[in-house]
Amino acid sequence: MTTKTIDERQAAHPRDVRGYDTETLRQDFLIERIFVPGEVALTYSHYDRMIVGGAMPAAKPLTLDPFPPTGTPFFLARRELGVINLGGAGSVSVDGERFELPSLDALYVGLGAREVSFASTDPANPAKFYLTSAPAHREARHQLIRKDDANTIHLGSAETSNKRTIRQYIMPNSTGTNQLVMGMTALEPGSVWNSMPCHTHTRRMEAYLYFNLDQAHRVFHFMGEPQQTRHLLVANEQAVISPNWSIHCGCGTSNYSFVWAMAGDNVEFTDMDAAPVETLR
Ligand SMILES: O=C(O)C(=O)C[C@H](O)C(=O)CO
Ligand SMILES: [Zn+2]
Repeated sequence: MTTKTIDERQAAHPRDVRGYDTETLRQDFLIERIFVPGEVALTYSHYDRMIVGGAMPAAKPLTLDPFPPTGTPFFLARRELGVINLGGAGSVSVDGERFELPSLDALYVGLGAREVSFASTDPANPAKFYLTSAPAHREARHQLIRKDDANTIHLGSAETSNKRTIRQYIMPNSTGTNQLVMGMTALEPGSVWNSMPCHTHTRRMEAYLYFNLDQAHRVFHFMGEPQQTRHLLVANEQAVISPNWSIHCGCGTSNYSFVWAMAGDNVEFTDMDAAPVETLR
């Protein structure tokens, strides 16, 4: 068994969150350890039952074991999985089919896959597989999505410090996804604001995993209701659970990248409720 439950996170009412202090906010919404050498480390969130975690294999492959919070005989019995490799080259095997995953390529694994394992090509430069999983009801074929094949969108400008490139990997028009929508955003040097102007989307929760951030730097991740904003100080390779009712955007002390993933009632990336800057408090 290589899967280790790190945590289970209950959902909170936004009215209660208004009164949270820094530590309580961090306990509920920040995941500090995603990549644990030699482990599959998972956090189960009750927001849309999204599972967020990492697999960081060393010399031996790691398996995605049955996960007690799901109460199912195997992990993907009633779920789908998104994988993006943020480390050195690696491979993912799904029921005997092997998918090579160089850095920044992605894999969608459909409902029903029984045996999933993760391997690093070179244990000295281990793969870091970032994992997100949502409940699913319909089978879909497993699919590799190369970084260069992801739908790419250029947004923002240097003048507003938010020049960035969005890559949409797991999307309803490119995979058989049920709920999961997943991609990556990279900020240009000198740009520090992500997802600004910001938004909510009460139809879907979202999770962020920040990476490519130097150890001496941090991202101020903004959350909360649009008129009750709060923030989390986030370090490299830490993740944030963003509730359906919360804004989600960030400002770094340098540029950085992040993986976003969503699950909920729809899979429309553009279905957002804008929260204009001048209305935020
Ligand atoms: O930089 C951005 O803008 C984003 O990456 C937006 C997020 O993906 C998002 O919040 C999608 O709902
Ligand atoms: Zn969003």
